Amino acid sequence: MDAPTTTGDNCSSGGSNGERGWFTPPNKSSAGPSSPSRLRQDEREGGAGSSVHVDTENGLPRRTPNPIRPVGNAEERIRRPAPPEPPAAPTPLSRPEDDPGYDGDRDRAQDADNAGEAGRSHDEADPVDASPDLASGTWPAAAVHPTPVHRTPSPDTTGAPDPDPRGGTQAGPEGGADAVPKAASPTAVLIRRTMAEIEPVADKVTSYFYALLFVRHPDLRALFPVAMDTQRDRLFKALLTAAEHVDDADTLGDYLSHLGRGHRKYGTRPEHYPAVGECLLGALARYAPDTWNPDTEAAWIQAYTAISQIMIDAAAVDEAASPAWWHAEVVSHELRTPDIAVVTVRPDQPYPFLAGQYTSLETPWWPRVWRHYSFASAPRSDGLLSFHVKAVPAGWVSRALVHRARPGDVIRLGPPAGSMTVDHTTDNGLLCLGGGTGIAPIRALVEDVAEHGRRRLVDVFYGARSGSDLYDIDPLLTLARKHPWLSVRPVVATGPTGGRANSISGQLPDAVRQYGPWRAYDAYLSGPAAMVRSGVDALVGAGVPSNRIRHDFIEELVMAGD
Ligand SMILES: NC(=O)C1=CN([C@@H]2O[C@H](COP(=O)(O)OP(=O)(O)OC[C@H]3O[C@@H](n4cnc5c(N)ncnc54)[C@H](O)[C@@H]3O)[C@@H](O)[C@H]2O)C=CC1
Repeated sequence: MDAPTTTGDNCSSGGSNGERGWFTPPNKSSAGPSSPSRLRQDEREGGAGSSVHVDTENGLPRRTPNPIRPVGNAEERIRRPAPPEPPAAPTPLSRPEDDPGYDGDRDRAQDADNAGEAGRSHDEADPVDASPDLASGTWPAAAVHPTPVHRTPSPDTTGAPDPDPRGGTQAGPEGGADAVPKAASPTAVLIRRTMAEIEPVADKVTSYFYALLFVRHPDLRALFPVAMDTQRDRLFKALLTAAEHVDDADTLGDYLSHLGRGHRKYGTRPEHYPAVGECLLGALARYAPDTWNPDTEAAWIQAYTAISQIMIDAAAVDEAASPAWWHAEVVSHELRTPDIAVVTVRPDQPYPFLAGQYTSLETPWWPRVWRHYSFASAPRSDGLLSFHVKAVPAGWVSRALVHRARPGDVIRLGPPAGSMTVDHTTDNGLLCLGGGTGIAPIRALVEDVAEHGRRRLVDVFYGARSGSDLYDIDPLLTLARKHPWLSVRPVVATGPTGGRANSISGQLPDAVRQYGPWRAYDAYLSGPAAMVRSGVDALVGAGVPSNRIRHDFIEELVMAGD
């Protein structure tokens, strides 16, 4: 399977061969039936559905096909003089003067520290979802849930970098010890060669890409945050993902569909994709001179056409069923520690989600800067949503939420995402490792099990650096006293444990090794990337099948999250 296969049924073949030509998505109907929420969305956006036409054959909303302009061919490019140096960054990389915690260097250092980090990092340091480009959002759902720990090496002939921070332990659905390596498609080989060539100059590629984009399409600048610091790396990381999965249509489809849906909240429209594709190819052509040729260009066009088509279609389908974003009013703000707050909000309309999922969140103080947070409770009858937020150094959103937000403030929420959810078709026990604010989705999972009323064991290991960091232990212990199937063990890394029953000194993974056996359990991990990594290792060592270990993708593990 390869990218052309992905696009084969749906898209033009790219290059000059396809009847539709460059990047031209097919005239494909998509989207579900109209719904009240759809009407609300149209009203709110002043007729946002104007780009969606009704298919007279089936009555479904349909996107107008959206041709992408060509960027020229390689022969012409060879004749052309080299493109000029990137224009002076038109992006106002302005320091947010009114953020007392902002420190660009620390911000980058924090990102680097979290890089390749655990699951999806939801706190500020997790730059997973900040603005429109291919890199924001979450990783392929199929690669997230379940999360295989071992991957059969792909027949990579290019030396293309592996996007998995664990050095190749993240796998898509085809991963696993028994998987048979498949030969890479010609398209995949060409794309990975390009990726390998640009990897050492990734910074320059991304800078040049955004410079091209904002110079050629200044109207798109407004879709991005004022400060692009955490935005810059995302494109390259997304490219790695796409390249990695170019031969895996299912995984790529899940990933890109999610991205397409998630991009609605940025105001991304179908006509933006050609602009991005054009500038992407411009940047690749400039910085991959050794591998760039007509075949390579055709491969990228083909892949990008498929990518954009999947995202456009997914957005169109989603538009028929769901708002692009929700407004939500802060109804309570509880400071649990000097830097951790539990923030509870009331969405302006129903917000369906599953325990274990997360969302993206934008505050009024940092427009277009989105951060990910897990829902800290299972869906509630009153419709309220809670988040656990830790103010991290240089964390614009997290600091605002902890130190500035108050009841009455209105934030925006993106759609729910993530597949670290409970499988209610099995009676397997749940082994849950939550570190720091990573306990938030674990708490939601516990509530979910309690509400379903099935008798299954749930063992929670709640890790913190010190006893005073166990900010959510009391509600969990209250639940444990109420439900005999639930066991909660605080694990404190340093210092006194606080004298609570079942307390353990040490690191979470070590604590888990002391108990068990866990073979009949599904495992869930949430917390700092390093904790998730070592936790996965501990669980595999303890005999938990890798396909029963779940955590949000370790994007932050090298990248970050939605
Ligand atoms: N707020 C939310 O909704 C969610 C947050 N997260 C992520 O969880 C993390 C929480 O950060 P903090 O609260 O600052 O946690 P923290 O840094 O205080 O650590 C929490 C626990 O992880 C352990 N740990 C840290 N590094 C470790 C390592 N290398 N090996 C083994 N154990 C290690 C600590 O000992 C402690 O038990 C963030 O990365 C956040 O993005 C994850 C899911 C949801």
